[in-house]
Amino acid sequence: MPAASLEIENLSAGYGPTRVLEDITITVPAGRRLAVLGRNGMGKTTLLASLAGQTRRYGGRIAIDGADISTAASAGRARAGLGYVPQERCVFPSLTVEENLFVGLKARPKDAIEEAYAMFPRLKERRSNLGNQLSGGEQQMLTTARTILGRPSVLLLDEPLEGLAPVICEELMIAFAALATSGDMTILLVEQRIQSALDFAEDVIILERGRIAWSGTPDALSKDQQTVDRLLGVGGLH
Ligand SMILES: Nc1ncnc2c1ncn2[C@@H]1O[C@H](COP(=O)(O)OP(=O)(O)OP(=O)(O)O)[C@@H](O)[C@H]1O
Repeated sequence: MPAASLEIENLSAGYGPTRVLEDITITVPAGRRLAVLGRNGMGKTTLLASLAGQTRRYGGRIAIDGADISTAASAGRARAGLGYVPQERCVFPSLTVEENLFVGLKARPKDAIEEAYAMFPRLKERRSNLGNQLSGGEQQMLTTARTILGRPSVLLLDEPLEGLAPVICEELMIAFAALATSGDMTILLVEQRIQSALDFAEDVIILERGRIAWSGTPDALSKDQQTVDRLLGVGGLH
């Protein structure tokens, strides 16, 4: 599937009776890279989970390339082209790396896993290792690669760099940049490592208490120390 646009209109969502997101409106054009920033607990994960159909929606509309997926269940959204890599790395511990990748292939031929190995050569070296023998970085690569093998047109990445060593972060960001420049995917990246997110993205939104408090380009945000301090907290760009 080629990259698709993602339209979110007046989305309000949360968990049971708890409203977390209010009135979120964003259009991400096909092939574009959006960073979703904000301090802890501001609703970043809830936004991605809501797009993936894993929260309660109170109102609003979500569409991929104009097709309304607002009422579709998670599986239907995946079929419509949404790929979700959640914050909790999801690796089957008693399957090998290769067997984990086969799960992501669905109906595709087995040799398609070479795409995953091209993206993350480290996984090829570890192809016979069990999931529970992998480092945090390798688990992140495997979770991401499994989602990519489903050929999503819109990819949602939730804090992929969390807890990883700088050298592994760099390896992952290079792989994400290659995906983005392939033109095959629209990418939404939630990240606490603000500088990595700004280096990657073309557009940025900052969430505060479930609402969009700022939107603009990485360059504009880099020059706006007041907004960085106010919405992203002490420490700012790092
Ligand atoms: N399953 C849940 N049930 C009820 N409330 C929840 C649930 N998950 C998250 N929340 C609440 O929703 C709000 C937003 O949380 P969310 O995880 O989306 O924030 P976040 O910006 O991703 O934070 P972090 O950077 O810490 O991951 C928080 O107040 C949180 O307590």
